Amino acid sequence: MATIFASGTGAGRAAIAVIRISGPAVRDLLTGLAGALPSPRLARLATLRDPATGEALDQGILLFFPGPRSATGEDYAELHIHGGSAVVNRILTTLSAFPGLRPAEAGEFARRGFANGKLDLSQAEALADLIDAQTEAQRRQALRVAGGALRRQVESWRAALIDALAMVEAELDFSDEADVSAFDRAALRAALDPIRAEMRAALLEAPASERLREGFLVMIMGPPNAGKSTLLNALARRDLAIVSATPGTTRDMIEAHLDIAGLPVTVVDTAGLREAADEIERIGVDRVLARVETADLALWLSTGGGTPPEGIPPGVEPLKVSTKSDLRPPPAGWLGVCATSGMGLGALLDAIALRAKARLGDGGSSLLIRDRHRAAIASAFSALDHAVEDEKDLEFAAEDLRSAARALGRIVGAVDVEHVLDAVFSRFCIGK
Ligand SMILES: Nc1nc2c(ncn2[C@@H]2O[C@H](COP(=O)(O)OP(=O)(O)OP(=O)(O)O)[C@@H](O)[C@H]2O)c(=O)[nH]1
Ligand SMILES: [K+]
Ligand SMILES: [Mg+2]
Repeated sequence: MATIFASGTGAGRAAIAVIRISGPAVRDLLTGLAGALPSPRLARLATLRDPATGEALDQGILLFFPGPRSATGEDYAELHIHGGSAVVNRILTTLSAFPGLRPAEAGEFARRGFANGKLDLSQAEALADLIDAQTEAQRRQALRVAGGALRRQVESWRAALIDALAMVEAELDFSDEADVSAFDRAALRAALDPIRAEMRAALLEAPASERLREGFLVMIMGPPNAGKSTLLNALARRDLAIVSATPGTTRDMIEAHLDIAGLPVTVVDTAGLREAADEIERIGVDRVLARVETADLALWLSTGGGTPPEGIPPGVEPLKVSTKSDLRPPPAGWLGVCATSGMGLGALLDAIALRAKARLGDGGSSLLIRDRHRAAIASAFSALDHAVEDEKDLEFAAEDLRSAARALGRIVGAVDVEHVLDAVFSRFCIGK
């Protein structure tokens, strides 16, 4: 087994960088770099030297975690060194030259931790989310699952299923053919009902948790010159989109990723909806109409109201926004904004936050954060539905229970997962 190393901190100028090292050569390496092996789990200040030449490379803090009590389950070390690129590069070069060491691949530390039982697959996925988290709610959700919320839930469901399976198998073993109907199906149903209720609740919440990872999608729509691009720029507080008095200015969709009340919100400026004047504009309009199908909310912009929200699909909530309220007051039922002065923007942000909160939740009770999780629970749930059917042959009920348990095993990475593992861990950055 190779000993792997990588910088765990981002590239570029920084006060410190943390180099992570894991594998059987860690002890020899630390001794070579610092002259002696540091005491386990105690920070030690040391001059790091090139083991080949004795040349001083940097002064830093060493941490040594003997396996299996480490992040990877192997002997593991961290070098906290100065973060300048020359320092980091020289240390990495020195590590490369050390016998038994090679640079880590993306996600390789986490993968070794998984292989050694330090975390399950759902926790690894949530760790990747935690690193990607941009908002409070995303952080909360990722931390919850990384902390093992889904792992514990799945383990408790599996344990209950295995108990139920034992009950069915005992019946199969000890009853003769004629007596099978005496088996108490009510007992099996009673054992499975609470699990099915919990799974149903988790499945209902899953779309919100998945959406929280992706963000709440808001489309800014309306006729040309309604002030859509001006509003996007005001919300993003940056000059993202071109604004001009010419109708049909915007053709491509322009996105801003915002944090609104701790929730991830993607706001998209779009081409004004009208009978397109040319082919490019028509393509722009077609794209808007396609994308809005997946949106959560459409801001329908119009100056002074009037135009009915056409082109907004039934599943997408429209919010009527009357623009340029410095020129014309909003009609009843419209939210008035003036993007050039900022008037009404607070109320608009509140209205978006309210809807985003309702759609995404706050991450505090999330369990199924990937479609992979939802698919596995859905398949376990339907297997349990079959298992409790009346007149079900007991042999088949037992097979349903086993298939439900296997589906649960896929979530934590206990069964047939090689390709899932590759997909999950390769999405990590190097050094995780
Ligand atoms: N007075 C006033 N003018 C505004 C306001 N918002 C936008 N405008 C002006 O309205 C014109 C059109 O603004 P845009 O933001 O380009 O409108 P749009 O809806 O993106 O237009 P298209 O991309 O062409 O569909 C520009 O001249 C803006 O300066 C506002 O709140 N008050
Ligand atoms: K315009
Ligand atoms: Mg525009």
